[in-house]
Amino acid sequence: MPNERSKNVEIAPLNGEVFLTWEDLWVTASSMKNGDKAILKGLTGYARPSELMAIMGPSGCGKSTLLDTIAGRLGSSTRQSGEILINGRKQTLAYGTSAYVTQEDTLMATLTVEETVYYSAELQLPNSMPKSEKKQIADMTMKEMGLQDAMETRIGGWSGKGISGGQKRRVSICLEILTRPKLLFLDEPTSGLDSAASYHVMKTIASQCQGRTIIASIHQPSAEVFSLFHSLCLLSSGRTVYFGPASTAIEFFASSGYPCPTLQNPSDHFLKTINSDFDQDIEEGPTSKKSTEEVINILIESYISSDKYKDVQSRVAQICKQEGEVLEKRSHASFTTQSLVLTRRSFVNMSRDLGYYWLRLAVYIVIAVGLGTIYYDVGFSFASIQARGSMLMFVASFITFMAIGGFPSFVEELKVFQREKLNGHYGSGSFAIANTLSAMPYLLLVSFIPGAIAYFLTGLQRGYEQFIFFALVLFTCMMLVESLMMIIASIMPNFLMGLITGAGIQAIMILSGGFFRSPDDLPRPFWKYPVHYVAFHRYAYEGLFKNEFEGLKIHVGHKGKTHLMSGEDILKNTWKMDMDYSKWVDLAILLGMLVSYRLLFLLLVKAGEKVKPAIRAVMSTSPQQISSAETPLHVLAT
Ligand SMILES: Nc1ncnc2c1ncn2[C@@H]1O[C@H](COP(=O)(O)OP(=O)(O)OP(=O)(O)O)[C@@H](O)[C@H]1O
Repeated sequence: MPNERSKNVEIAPLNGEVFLTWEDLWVTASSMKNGDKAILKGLTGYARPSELMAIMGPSGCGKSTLLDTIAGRLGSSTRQSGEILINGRKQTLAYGTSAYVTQEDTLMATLTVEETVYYSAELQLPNSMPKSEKKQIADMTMKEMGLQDAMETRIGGWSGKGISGGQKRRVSICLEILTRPKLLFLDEPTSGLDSAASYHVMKTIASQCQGRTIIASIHQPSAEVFSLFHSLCLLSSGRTVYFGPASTAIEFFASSGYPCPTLQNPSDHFLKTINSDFDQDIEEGPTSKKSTEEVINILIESYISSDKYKDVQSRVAQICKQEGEVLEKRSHASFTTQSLVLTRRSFVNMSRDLGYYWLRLAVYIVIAVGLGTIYYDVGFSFASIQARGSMLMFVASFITFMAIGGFPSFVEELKVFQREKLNGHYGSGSFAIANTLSAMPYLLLVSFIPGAIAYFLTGLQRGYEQFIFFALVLFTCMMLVESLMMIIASIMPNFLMGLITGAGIQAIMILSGGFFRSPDDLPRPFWKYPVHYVAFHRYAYEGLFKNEFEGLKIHVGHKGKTHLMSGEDILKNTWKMDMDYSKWVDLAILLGMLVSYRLLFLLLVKAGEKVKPAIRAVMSTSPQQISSAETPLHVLAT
């Protein structure tokens, strides 16, 4: 039984066990319009190994905020104060030291349930474990979560229907319990599940409690689910109504004057009594009635003056005195294994997501046929100089510009990466490598097939070297656009804002690339220095133009006579190209830019990991500063 076990829990952590304490925790959100608003108001509590703690309360009472705060994931739009200690020490929790199942299911829509869990097992479980054992663990966990019948169904999402919402919830939980983490946070693990499924899921979670600290926020548990909880933290408008063993909560309500009616589910009674959203008077006998707000205040006062509150405080003080173990990151697969598994997973995802590359390939083929027919067999006349220039400019600007079309699919993949990275499944390095490697075959297809159609129909220089150079520039430019969009996505993951920003940046680079205004005529501050040199379009135009015009002879007719004009003269005099270096230097610069763009993405993601906790530390204010925003708890109690 939960209670008997919780009585025996030791104060000192053993073998990586985790004690979590929070004391006088305040969280405030500030907005220009409404000023400061306290979300959590002076909460104190603790979570111990071998216990399943439930955070309950009406919608909007601060359950998710409390979970995020103690898990070290609070957003930078809020300020926090108070002390959160792990094993009596100040330690950072995020990035790999615990697992967190978020309220939102962020999964790869194109994969089946089985693939999702297998890939995750390969990513998370250590290399020393045989593959068969990893598969066995994955199969067992799926079975525990009741997913055996949905194993071959795709997750589904915005691109098509797949498993149900409740099944998605179970897959999300499944992925986080694969490694049996010592500290597990679950935000609404049972939302979207029917009562039987809720019970089975919570029972599986509770059965893994031994030696583990599990904290779950939960909306409306059934009586059976409620009986699985060892301890309960009941909140109302960010204040503690009750904290202590789940089994004595009924007693507490009864002693405070609000006994649970016979045959009523205790959690229903608690939530009904403290939900002030639909304020109604609560019957207190044949004559008297009290508003919900008054009842909540009575319960809070009753809790603060109870032995339970003193017990919580003394237990927190006791745990804090122990300078226990420092949390270690979980051991997982090696960097190489993770990069390979992620490459495979990303490749499969790209092959199944029509919007990622296939649609682009089809559209590019149509455009290539269009280009090829408009500039069909361009010839060697004087007019062909302009035609060749325009055709190459279109390829280097607009065909590459369209590479932003895969951005929504990339943002979906990035969301999965952010969840997995935050839970410590793998690092940003393996993701950057995997994304680069898995995209390459598709981008080679997308640049070589439509490239060949446009190139040969137009009748550009007939040499394999020239065609391969042309396709390689196209390929590198598309990878550059994808890298640019990755950088943008790491700063603003909202895909509409990202698309607009990406399009704007590219428009500026195209403008200053040297075609629409020759390099010599570009205004010096800004457009020539630095934009012209930073824009990758400059090197793409230069490379493609040199590739096409070097060695070319144009037939110029003048007064009935024809003479030949060399491509080199056209490059120098008409296109104002810098002829001091070869086209291969341009390609090398483009490749260098590609590497630096990818490194910049990595740097930004890594910086985010360091900056976010730092911002949180700066945003943490002293309790005195925040408490002025709301009446403190002890004032309410007196
Ligand atoms: N960053 C924020 N800025 C402003 N208000 C916020 C912020 N985060 C949370 N809140 C507010 O704080 C309150 C608590 O939010 P929280 O998501 O923690 O509630 P909850 O109990 O988990 O709700 P639910 O059960 O409906 O998910 C809500 O009123 C919410 O609007």
